Amino acid sequence: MIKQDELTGLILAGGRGRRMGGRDKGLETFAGQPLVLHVRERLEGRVAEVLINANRHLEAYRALADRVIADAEEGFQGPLMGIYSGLRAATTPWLVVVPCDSPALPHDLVARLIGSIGRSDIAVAFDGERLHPVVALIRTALADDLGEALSAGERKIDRWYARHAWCRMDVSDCPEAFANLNTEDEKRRLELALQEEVPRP
Ligand SMILES: Nc1nc2c(ncn2[C@@H]2O[C@H](COP(=O)(O)OP(=O)(O)OP(=O)(O)O)[C@@H](O)[C@H]2O)c(=O)[nH]1
Repeated sequence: MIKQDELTGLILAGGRGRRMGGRDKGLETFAGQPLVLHVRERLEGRVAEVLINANRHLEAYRALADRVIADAEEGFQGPLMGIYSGLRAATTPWLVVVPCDSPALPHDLVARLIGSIGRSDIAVAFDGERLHPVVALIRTALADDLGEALSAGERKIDRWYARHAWCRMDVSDCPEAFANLNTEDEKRRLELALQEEVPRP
């Protein structure tokens, strides 16, 4: 069984947020705090270190993580570049990857990933219909292989996973927890949905 001190958490916040008007999604206020903090709560106390991968506003992110890392290569080359940067920066054998824009992730996400990995090198969330490639547990020894794949032009996460021993983490019991926020409208709707779930005093 993988232990806490063998795990690094990586929050991917390196995107351009075009559908959110070009704003930095991880720093957007959601239910009273930056989105990235909702995600950090799922990792805290379950991993040795929380890294935020960001390409803008690094100073603001520094206050919200143990360490902030920019993409190994500039130019908004997609989440696979962020994962590579995390795999390289981690000092533990395993990396838990989460996106900054899914504030309702299950609280037992890390335990679920560990429970599903078996003998595989990568476990990826699967909600029964869709794979969520940015919610994954990955062996950090794969960093060099990913570096080579990126150099060869690979940018598609699931295609890189498919080249390795990977498995699905079944989350078909809570697909709604993997909702992500791409637009202002989606943000407002999820905020309302979560408010309705919380019993009022
Ligand atoms: N490091 C890194 N992460 C990225 C990049 N593009 C997207 N991501 C991250 O990948 C996850 C999914 O991103 P998307 O919502 O598809 O892209 P986005 O750039 O955030 O938003 P859009 O511009 O509206 O597509 C988020 O956690 C992003 O922060 C990138 O170029 N580099």
